[in-house]
Amino acid sequence: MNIILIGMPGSGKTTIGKSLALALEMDFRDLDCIIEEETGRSITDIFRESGESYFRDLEEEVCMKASLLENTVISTGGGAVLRQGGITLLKGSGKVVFLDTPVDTIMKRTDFSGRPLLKDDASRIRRLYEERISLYRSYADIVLDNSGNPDETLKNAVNILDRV
Ligand SMILES: Nc1ncnc2c1ncn2[C@@H]1O[C@H](COP(=O)(O)OP(=O)(O)O)[C@@H](O)[C@H]1O
Ligand SMILES: O=C(O)C1=C[C@@H](OP(=O)(O)O)[C@@H](O)[C@H](O)C1
Ligand SMILES: [Mg+2]
Repeated sequence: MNIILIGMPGSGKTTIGKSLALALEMDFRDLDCIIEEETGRSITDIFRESGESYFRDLEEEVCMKASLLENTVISTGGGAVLRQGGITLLKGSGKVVFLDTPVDTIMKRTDFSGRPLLKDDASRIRRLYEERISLYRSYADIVLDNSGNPDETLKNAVNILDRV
């Protein structure tokens, strides 16, 4: 059984995923890191040189492969829900946690320079939220608020996951 974190860019998937894996003694994988390792290119370079649609193809493929992992906390990229095939397979491999962080909080916390969709215009995140919120909700088994401090989020995550 895996735990799959989904949510907006900057919602805390990578940060909370790592500490959740440690707390639950599970493995941890971040899908953006897998893409960077496998291609030898940064996410920024892939977007710039090959475009978003090519990145989404890679992302879907990595979601599909990650669905074969076991006992792993998997942090996705914010757009992993955009391709139905990959996220559906991932969902079949475990519990999906939607990390729900208010956009205003994300904007205060996050350096968007490594996030190509937002690096030139962080306010675009509001439109992304409107476009994606129904997808995040539809794939979620659990909705977890990450507006407080990371320890609080971690404690809530462990408690909720214990009950599902
Ligand atoms: N609960 C939290 N409190 C304060 N800062 C946080 C919290 N969760 C995440 N962050 C910070 O928010 C930023 C985005 O987190 P990150 O894990 O990279 O998000 P994602 O992987 O969803 O894009 C990082 O600077 C991270 O340290
Ligand atoms: O929301 C998105 O479309 C993206 C989110 C990023 O990951 P994070 O959600 O970890 O920032 C990364 O995959 C890429 O920049 C695209
Ligand atoms: Mg991340």
